[in-house]
Amino acid sequence: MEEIKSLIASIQPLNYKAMATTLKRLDDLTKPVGSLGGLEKMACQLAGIRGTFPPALPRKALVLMAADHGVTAEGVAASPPAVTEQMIYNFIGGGAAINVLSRHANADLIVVDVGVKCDFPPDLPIMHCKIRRGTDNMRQKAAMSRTDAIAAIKVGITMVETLASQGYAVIGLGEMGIGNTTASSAIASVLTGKPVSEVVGKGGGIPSERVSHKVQVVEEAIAHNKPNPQDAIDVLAKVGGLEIAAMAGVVLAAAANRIMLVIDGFISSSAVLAAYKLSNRIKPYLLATHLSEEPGHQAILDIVGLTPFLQLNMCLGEGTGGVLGMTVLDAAVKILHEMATFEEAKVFPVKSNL
Ligand SMILES: O=C(O)c1ccc[n+]([C@@H]2O[C@H](COP(=O)([O-])O)[C@@H](O)[C@H]2O)c1
Ligand SMILES: Cc1cc2nc[nH]c2cc1C
Repeated sequence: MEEIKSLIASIQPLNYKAMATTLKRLDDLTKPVGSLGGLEKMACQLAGIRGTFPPALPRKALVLMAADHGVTAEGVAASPPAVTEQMIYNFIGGGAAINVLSRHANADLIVVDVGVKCDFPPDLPIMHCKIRRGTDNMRQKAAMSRTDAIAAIKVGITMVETLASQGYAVIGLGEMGIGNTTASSAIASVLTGKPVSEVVGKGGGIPSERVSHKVQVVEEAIAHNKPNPQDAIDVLAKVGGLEIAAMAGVVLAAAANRIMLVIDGFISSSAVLAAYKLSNRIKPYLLATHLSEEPGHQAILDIVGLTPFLQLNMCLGEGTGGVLGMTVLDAAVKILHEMATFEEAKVFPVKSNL
C-alpha cells in the first residue's frame, strides 16, 4: 500500500507552458481559431502531459488485462467463462477485433494474464502475472482479498513502468473477462452512488429478460460484502475483478509517469473511477474515447468529468474503442507537425466587420 501511496504522491500537474505554446501554434495555423475543436484540446493535453512542444507522434501500447470471474456461476453472462481463455489464444493468433484495430492504430498490443482460471504454457507470448485463478463468487463472499487486489494493482503499475522505460507516451486500457460487466456494475454503483438498476446492462449480450436477474445478483453482492465507498481498494477487492484492479494500477502509474491514459468502455472506466477515487490528480492524464452501450458508462464519465468523442454503439471491450481513439489523437498531433501557418502559406484572412 505504501508503494501505491508514494506513486500517487508523485503525480504532477500538466506542463502549462507546453500547453500554452501548443495553443499559440494552433492559433497561427491556417484555420479559424479553435475550429479543430477537440483535436486542438487533445494536442494541448498531450503537450502538457509530455511537457514538450511540439509533442512527438506518440509511441502507443494497448495493455489488455485478462481474468476470470466467480460470479459467472450465477448465470449473469451470455458466454461460458472458458471464452476468456479461448480469446487469449485468439489475441495471440492476431484474429480478434483488438488485433485488427491495434494494427490499424499502430499500437502495440500487450496481453497480460492477471487471473485467468486456466494454466497457460509458460512460453505463450503473453505477460504471465497471474495473481490467482479468477475471483470468488461475489454474491457469496468477497471476490478476492485486499492483499490480492493490491497485488493486481501492482501488476498494472509494473507494466506501465516497463512501458515508460521503453518510451511509450500513450497507453490504452483493454480487458477480457467473461462476467466482468457484473463486477464493473457493482463498482459503478458503489462509487457513483447510482442504483444498481441504473448501471447494469446486457454486457456481452444477455437477453433483456435476464437483466433483472443480473441486477439482483449485483445488489446481493453489495449487500453481502458491504464494500466501503470511501475505500476504492476495498470496493475492488470485494466486488471487483483482478483485471479491473490491474487496470486501476495502470491508470495510477500512467499519470505518475507522464503517460496519456486512453480509456475504452464501461469496464475500463470502472477501473478509472476506482483510480480516480484513490486520487483525482490522475484526471488531466485521461482521454475518454467512446461511449459504450452499457448504461453505467455515462454515469462513470459524469463523475470523473470526461466527454468521449466517439459514439459508435460499441460494447466489445478489449480496448477496441480506445485504440480507435488513438487514431484521432495521432491526427491531432499531425495537425501540429504538418499544417501550415498563415505566414508560411501566405493566407491573410480579412478582418470581418461583424
Ligand atoms: O467495454 C465495454 O463497454 C463492454 C461492454 C460489454 C461487454 N464487454 C466485454 O464482454 C465481456 C464481459 O461481458 P459479460 O456479459 O460477460 O459480463 C468482457 O470480456 C468485456 O471485454 C465490454
Ligand atoms: C467472442 C467474445 C469476444 C469478446 N471480447 C470481449 N468480450 C468478449 C466476449 C465474447 C463472447
